[in-house]
Amino acid sequence: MRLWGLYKRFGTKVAVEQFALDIPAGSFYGVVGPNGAGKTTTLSMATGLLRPDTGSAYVHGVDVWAEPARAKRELGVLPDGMRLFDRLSGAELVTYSGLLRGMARDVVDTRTAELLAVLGLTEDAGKLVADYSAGMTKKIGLATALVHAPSVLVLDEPFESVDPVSAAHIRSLLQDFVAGGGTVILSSHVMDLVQRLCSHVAVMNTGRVVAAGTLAEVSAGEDLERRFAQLVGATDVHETVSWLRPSRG
Ligand SMILES: Nc1ncnc2c1ncn2[C@@H]1O[C@H](COP(=O)(O)OP(=O)(O)OP(=O)(O)O)[C@@H](O)[C@H]1O
Repeated sequence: MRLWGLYKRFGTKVAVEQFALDIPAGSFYGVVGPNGAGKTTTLSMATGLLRPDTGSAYVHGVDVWAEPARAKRELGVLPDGMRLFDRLSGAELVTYSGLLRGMARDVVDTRTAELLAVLGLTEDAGKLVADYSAGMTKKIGLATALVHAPSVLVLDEPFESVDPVSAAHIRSLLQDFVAGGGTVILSSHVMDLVQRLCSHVAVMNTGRVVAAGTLAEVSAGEDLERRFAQLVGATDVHETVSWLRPSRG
């Protein structure tokens, strides 16, 4: 995937500017940055969910905004805070995602059952998505992103609200996907996870890429969390709120 010159402004707020990134096929790419850095805005522009003011996004050479249908065949997307069709059950949601992509019914049924099993949702397959917990909603969103076997997965905070056992399943599923030649791009706030999982990382701050490359290049011999703090100019973590002292008695 290639992102080039992406720019997005909301009113007077420039959310993303001069964003350029080459994501090699077969890489496991982490995008990190403080709250409001522009990660969601960037990933939305990269996947055809939010039109950039300027700039382009290409998936295997296909322009996401010029040829959306072709590009979307290659893409599996887990947007942040996604609005799902929540009057469907989990199984129905994944099934319809597959059918809408033109897949055969029997293939969709088999894959839906397998995905629900891997993600630990089999027992809740018949429950309405509206009644799912935050973590279950994240997992069913991931299943809809995977059902058509895309070649590039773009996941906005896929581990947020997910319990540790499910997170381990998701991690190994994504590692298998990359081992099989797929590309994963994910945003996360968990440096430890990015450090363990990703081959590459881009650090964003105030709408721009401040460092990008292989994990070794970006971390430059440091722990990623420490390097991240240096790159985004984080303030002293010992700063505190003086009045926040529980009074006893
Ligand atoms: N629809 C919108 N309207 C107005 N401003 C927006 C909109 N979407 C994002 N922004 C602003 O753009 C900036 C980047 O937001 P974005 O959600 O991309 O950040 P992020 O890096 O994903 O943050 P977080 O880590 O908190 O999820 C923020 O200042 C945000 O307030």
